[in-house]
Amino acid sequence: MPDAPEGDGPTIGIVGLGRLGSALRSACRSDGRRVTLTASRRGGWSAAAVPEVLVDASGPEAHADVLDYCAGHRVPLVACVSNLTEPQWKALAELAEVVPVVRATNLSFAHYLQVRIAEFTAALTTGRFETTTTVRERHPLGKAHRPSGSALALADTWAAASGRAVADIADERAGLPVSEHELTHTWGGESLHVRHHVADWAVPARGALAAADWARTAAPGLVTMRTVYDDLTGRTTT
Ligand SMILES: NC(=O)C1=CN([C@@H]2O[C@H](COP(=O)(O)OP(=O)(O)OC[C@H]3O[C@@H](n4cnc5c(N)ncnc54)[C@H](O)[C@@H]3O)[C@@H](O)[C@H]2O)C=CC1
Ligand SMILES: O=C(O)C1=N[C@H](C(=O)O)C[C@H](O)C1
Repeated sequence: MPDAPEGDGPTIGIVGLGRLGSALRSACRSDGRRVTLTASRRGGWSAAAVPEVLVDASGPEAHADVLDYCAGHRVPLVACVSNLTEPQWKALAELAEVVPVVRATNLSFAHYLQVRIAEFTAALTTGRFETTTTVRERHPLGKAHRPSGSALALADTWAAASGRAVADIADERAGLPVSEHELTHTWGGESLHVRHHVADWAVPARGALAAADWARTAAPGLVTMRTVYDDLTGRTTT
């Protein structure tokens, strides 16, 4: 059932009460934020009131219901599910014509920094300094898909910034929550590792709340977490 304590910030709806959705609900509780809607596979949809922002932390199966709800109630969406199909990504872009949509490939601030560092590295490693670059991701056993959405996004970032594809994407399933993503740049006798490790589900949960705050006052349109963190850090670089 939804919780409804008093608090600041937009009221939140959470679709999917697994690892991310539960961590988000805990973060809302500790911040005194009102969760006015929850949806789970077993419990269905349950709403005390229409939330000001909906966070989708479920799976591709819920996508059509999520889009219908946001379009029908004009509710902004923070879309966290990372393994949608191409038609589903397209439908998300269509929803963004009527409400704000944050496509959150990775919610954490250090992922934003890792992407920016990759772009900086690509700009400097040209000519005789050209690198061989690889991506490695690690998640615990039980993650629904591989490679992770973040690993694919890092590979895309590198290709766009350097003009060269990454040489490999390694996906490992082992160890503790939550995630590791590493870019390795290799020259003749040296290599540079840029590794991002998230050790607590509270990290993406806090990122989802930052995205929800951003989306509440935004105009319709599709943005990524880059726009959210650019705004929060006072940058306008995209
Ligand atoms: N953007 C980011 O930074 C992050 C994104 N994720 C992504 O979020 C998604 C969820 O991740 P986890 O919480 O680890 O997965 P999980 O498997 O622990 O939780 C997903 C939940 O969604 C529920 N669900 C599935 N279909 C549903 C439906 N039709 N209606 C309502 N609930 C439904 C499942 O029962 C499950 O409880 C994944 O795609 C993951 O990659 C996860 C962590 C961070
Ligand atoms: O399932 C996860 O855990 C995560 N999923 C996202 C992804 O696929 O990139 C973000 C982060 O890696 C955690």
